[in-house]
Amino acid sequence: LKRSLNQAIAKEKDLAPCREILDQLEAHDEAWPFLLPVNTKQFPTYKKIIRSPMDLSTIRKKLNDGIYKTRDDFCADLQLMFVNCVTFNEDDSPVGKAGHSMKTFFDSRWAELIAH
Ligand SMILES: Cn1cc(C(=O)NCCN2CCCC2)ccc1=O
Repeated sequence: LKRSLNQAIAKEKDLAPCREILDQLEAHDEAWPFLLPVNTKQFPTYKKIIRSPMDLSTIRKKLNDGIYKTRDDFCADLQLMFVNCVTFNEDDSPVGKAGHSMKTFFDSRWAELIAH
């Protein structure tokens, strides 16, 4: 489907808030568990338990490569990352706590950017 220039501009506008929120997530004090893919040598059971791994560096690459067509595609990968974290980690573990904190932060920023 050929996009008009206006549609291309609209698409760019739609994803601009995604870049902004991703910048803030990467800079967050509790981002350390999510900056890179989980090391499956360090956690050999991870690949068995988590079928679709996701992390902030992968989301950044997908955003840069134009993989996300809408902001909801972007949001779905963030939610996948948080669900993976809850699945693999105890709530009161360091990673589990960081995941809950990051999700709370993401959900509030997303509401601000999208809901205005
Ligand atoms: C999302 N997630 C992350 C981890 C984890 O430990 N990531 C940090 C690994 N180290 C941080 C500095 C060097 C490497 C474990 C389970 C999990 O679900």
